[in-house]
Amino acid sequence: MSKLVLIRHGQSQWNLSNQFTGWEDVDLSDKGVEEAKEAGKLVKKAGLEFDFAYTSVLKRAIKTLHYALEESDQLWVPETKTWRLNERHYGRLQGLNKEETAEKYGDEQVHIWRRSYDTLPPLLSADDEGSAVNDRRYKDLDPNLIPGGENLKVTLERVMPLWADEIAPKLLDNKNVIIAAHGNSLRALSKYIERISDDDIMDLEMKTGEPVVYEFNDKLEVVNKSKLDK
Ligand SMILES: O=C(O)[C@H](O)COP(=O)(O)O
Repeated sequence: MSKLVLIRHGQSQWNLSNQFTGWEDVDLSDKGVEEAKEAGKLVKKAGLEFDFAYTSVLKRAIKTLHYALEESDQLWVPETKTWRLNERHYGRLQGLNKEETAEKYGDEQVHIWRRSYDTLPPLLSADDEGSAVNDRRYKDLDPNLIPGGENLKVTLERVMPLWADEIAPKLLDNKNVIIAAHGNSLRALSKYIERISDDDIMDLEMKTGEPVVYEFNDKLEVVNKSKLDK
């Protein structure tokens, strides 16, 4: 039986200041560092041992993975960093304060932008200064794959090749995998793994720094899901 552990990064500085973050490379807050270390302690206490680790190309997730692996004495585990696990791109909302945006556009609209499955945020174009097209870390990526804003549906579509090509085969080979990523890239993956409907996914939230553990049988069906907490 293989195990998959998902950890949303610890609190970031923009989680703290309540700003839309998306593909902005914002660091962990002090509380976020503590949450990531705590996640590692919980992993250790649960006796979880990994064969492979995956994270995004954003430092809040990378650091969370490293703190969690360090605290559980598994910093040696081979790791892959991929844009496919990035937070969903929040388009023109990135950098805006969530409360001020709700005052301007209404709570309902902001809730739809944040949680609906298929509504896109206002998009950034490739020639906007903040476009990820100008970011060196995506230079080898087909520019057509670089989003100007994503909903959960599009996020799931770009997470899926990673699942199908890399993660699922490892789990089927009885390997244990840890993924440290983001609220929405992990909600997308959970939607697929748990076959959650487009409506019900609106209610799934991922807490920062809380490890979620899936156990799979040899047909890659979920036989158990649990959350590690203190
Ligand atoms: O990108 C962000 O702003 C957060 O990481 C996730 O935000 P959300 O809870 O508004 O989707």
